[in-house]
Amino acid sequence: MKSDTMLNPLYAGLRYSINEVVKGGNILLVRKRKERREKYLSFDREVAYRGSLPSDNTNVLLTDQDIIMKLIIGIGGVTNGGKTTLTNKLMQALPNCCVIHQDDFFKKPDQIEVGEDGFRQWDVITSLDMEAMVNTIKGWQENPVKFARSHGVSVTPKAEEQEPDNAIHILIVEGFLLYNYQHILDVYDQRYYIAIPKEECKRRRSTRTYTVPDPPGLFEGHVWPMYLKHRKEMENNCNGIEYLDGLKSKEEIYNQVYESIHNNLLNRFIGKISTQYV
Ligand SMILES: Nc1ncnc2c1ncn2[C@@H]1O[C@H](COP(=O)(O)OP(=O)(O)OP(=O)(O)O)[C@@H](O)[C@H]1O
Ligand SMILES: NC(=O)c1ccc[n+]([C@@H]2O[C@H](CO)[C@@H](O)[C@H]2O)c1
Repeated sequence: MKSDTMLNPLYAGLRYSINEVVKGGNILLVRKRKERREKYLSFDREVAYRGSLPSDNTNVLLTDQDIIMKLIIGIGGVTNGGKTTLTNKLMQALPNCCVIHQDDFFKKPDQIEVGEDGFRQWDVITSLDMEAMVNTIKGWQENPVKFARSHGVSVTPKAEEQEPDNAIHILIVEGFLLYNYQHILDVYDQRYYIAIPKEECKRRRSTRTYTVPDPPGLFEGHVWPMYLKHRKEMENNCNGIEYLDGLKSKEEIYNQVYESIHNNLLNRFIGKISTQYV
């Protein structure tokens, strides 16, 4: 096997004609020659196949059972950093991609504590029903296909099971306090964090209306101080975060993350193979 060989897990589910086979243990590396649609750009049409070797060197059908990967991506960051914008773009590009928004787990306004400063304390972890959020993530982990269907995400229909989209299931978890909840730090395969400076954050936030609108002074008195506190905690307790500059254009941020997800998938996949390729 060439060391620079590219493996694309997104291409499982296709029927591959073999023109190069490398055998090792029960691993077969298959290179597909024929061009297919360019949905996932810039990767060689190569996949790895785990299973019994075919008797002839003509066709191998890769199925979900051969290669199934689940990937959980965290898109964290400061309020109005651009998390939802990025998430929506990724959702359109990634196969079988579901999303969980942390904001959907805010407790009801009358359950949000009022602090000594007189503000409702929205920007703390106890304002969220994190247990419910964790259970929702677990629901996806147990059965991503069922989860996708029940959340209105289209999964490749039975008739098209030979399409690549079946091979991989991706969950994006998006929110402002993702990496401050110890119980689920490990759940993320990739952790992104978007940050923007205070003045830009204040400007963007002033254009927004939440279900409960910000009272005067909330940003300076509560939102920003809590952001600084949580960010420090996160930096002390959570490793492996990829920081994103939220001042870059939407397109630039998207391209950076998309590429990074793809690279991660490739590395994980190659890792999986090489551990068995002895
Ligand atoms: N890269 C960017 N450059 C300039 N403006 C952006 C960028 N990304 C997002 N915005 C704008 O900033 C605002 C907030 O974006 P978005 O809703 O995606 O942020 P968010 O992090 O999900 O916010 P929150 O979680 O606080 O609701 C929107 O008006 C959006 O159009
Ligand atoms: N979504 C809501 O119900 C809500 C209500 C009040 C305030 N917020 C703000 O949302 C941000 C996270 O996205 C936090 O900064 C909250 O202040 C949300």
